[in-house]
Amino acid sequence: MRTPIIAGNWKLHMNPAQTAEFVKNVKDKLPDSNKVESVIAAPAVDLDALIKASEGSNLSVAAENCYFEDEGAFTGETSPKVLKEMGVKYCIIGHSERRDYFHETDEDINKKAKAIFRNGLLPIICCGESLETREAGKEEEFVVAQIKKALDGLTSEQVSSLVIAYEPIWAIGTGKTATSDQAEEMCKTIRESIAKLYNEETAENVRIQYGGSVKPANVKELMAKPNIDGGLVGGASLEVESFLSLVNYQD
Ligand SMILES: O=C[C@H](O)COP(=O)(O)O
Repeated sequence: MRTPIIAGNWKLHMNPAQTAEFVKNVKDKLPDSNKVESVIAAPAVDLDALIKASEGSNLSVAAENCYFEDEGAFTGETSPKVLKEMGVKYCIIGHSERRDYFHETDEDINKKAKAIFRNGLLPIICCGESLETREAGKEEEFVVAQIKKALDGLTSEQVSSLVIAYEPIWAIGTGKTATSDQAEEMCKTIRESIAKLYNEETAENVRIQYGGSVKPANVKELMAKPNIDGGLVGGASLEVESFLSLVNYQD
């Protein structure tokens, strides 16, 4: 039985004081973590504040990115080893904004996934097609290829424990959500591809989120789909009431 996982991705928003205030307002209103896992991914400069503020609560902490080396002469990068030492649980990798604006490749993402596991963190691996790819009818082969490259060399045990976030690029921050059927169809395809690459048990264990204009108004419909196990939420995770409605979607 997969525990649903709703993760806010704050992107480049919030400072440490706003982070502490946000967590103070949500920490006692989060669902039981074996009912729904609530996660916030914050900018690296806010993680210390996020970890301190969420101590003793049901909130899991995620980083939005990390490097694939633990230490060395890599100016400006974030060490997965230090993220673990700080108390971070998850790290998002392969977000389309990282792929587009920072030219991250599937190979980088695969190296990051390995670095994350090496350090005892868990990756949230993003994938998703552009509008152009969807209009060409090539979205399934595109996304399956992204997944295959991201998971290369990972064990079935590792894959069972990670999270995949399917985020069609055309639905991110646009207010244009994929229909729940479109989202379900791709999440199912991803799960089937994992069954082929690994086995049925691994595919049954892996949690797959949908992301792209998820809001309190559509979260229930998306979460009712059998292959959608959660949401990766940008804009709607920045307000306390909206974040609480999302994580408490079962109420
Ligand atoms: O990581 C989150 C996604 O990019 C979705 O962002 P959004 O909910 O603002 O569309």
